[in-house]
Amino acid sequence: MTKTIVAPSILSLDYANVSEQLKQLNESKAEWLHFDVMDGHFVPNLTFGPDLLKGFKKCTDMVMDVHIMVEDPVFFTDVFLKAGADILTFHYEACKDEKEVRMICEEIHACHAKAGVSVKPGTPISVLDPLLDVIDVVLIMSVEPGFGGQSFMEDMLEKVRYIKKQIVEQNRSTLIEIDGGINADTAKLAKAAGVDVLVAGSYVFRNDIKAAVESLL
Ligand SMILES: O=C(CO)[C@H](O)[C@H](O)COP(=O)(O)O
Ligand SMILES: [Co+2]
Repeated sequence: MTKTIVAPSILSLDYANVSEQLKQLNESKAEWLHFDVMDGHFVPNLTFGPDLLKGFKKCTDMVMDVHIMVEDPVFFTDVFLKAGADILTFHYEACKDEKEVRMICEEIHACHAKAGVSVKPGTPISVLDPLLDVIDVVLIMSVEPGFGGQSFMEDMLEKVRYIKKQIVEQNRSTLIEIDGGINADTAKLAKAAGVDVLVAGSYVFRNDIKAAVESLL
């Protein structure tokens, strides 16, 4: 069994208490920090810009896992790579075609970052089969993107099982990440299905941070 990575989502961080929460995150077993970028168009919510990412990078050595939920992935990929994203994940649905997905992944690699591609709940995961050679992280949304605190869509586990099989058959090292509604119970289901990386926002920040991270491992 491979090691599980926990990626707390700063969407649910308490912004009245940032330095204390960051201190707890740094002392926790979380290895990645999930940074949700929303443009108010691709999803009906607006979040963070590149300067906030630059600020976080000064306060932690965690891997910066940037998830862009935006209509223009080409523009924002460039912006967040320059701001220091270690992993840049964009949405398949925001791209014109398969060629554009491949082109963005190659641009990310040229900047020495990892390329992630995300699919919304309604998108079949099989669209990623021919792209696994350029994808480092497949991000499966287990809620409709846009907001934290929603319930886990259990039927998304079928996508995890499907893409895991493809990754093994194609002999790839692509990681599978799941995002939305993760808590200690849903984490168990996700791990059993083959998930490597668990994004967790509300569950981590509404509880004792260190204990909550530990309960997901
Ligand atoms: O991408 C996201 C929403 O679009 C967030 O990463 C996700 O919702 C995390 O929040 P929670 O764990 O509370 O569901
Ligand atoms: Co996210």
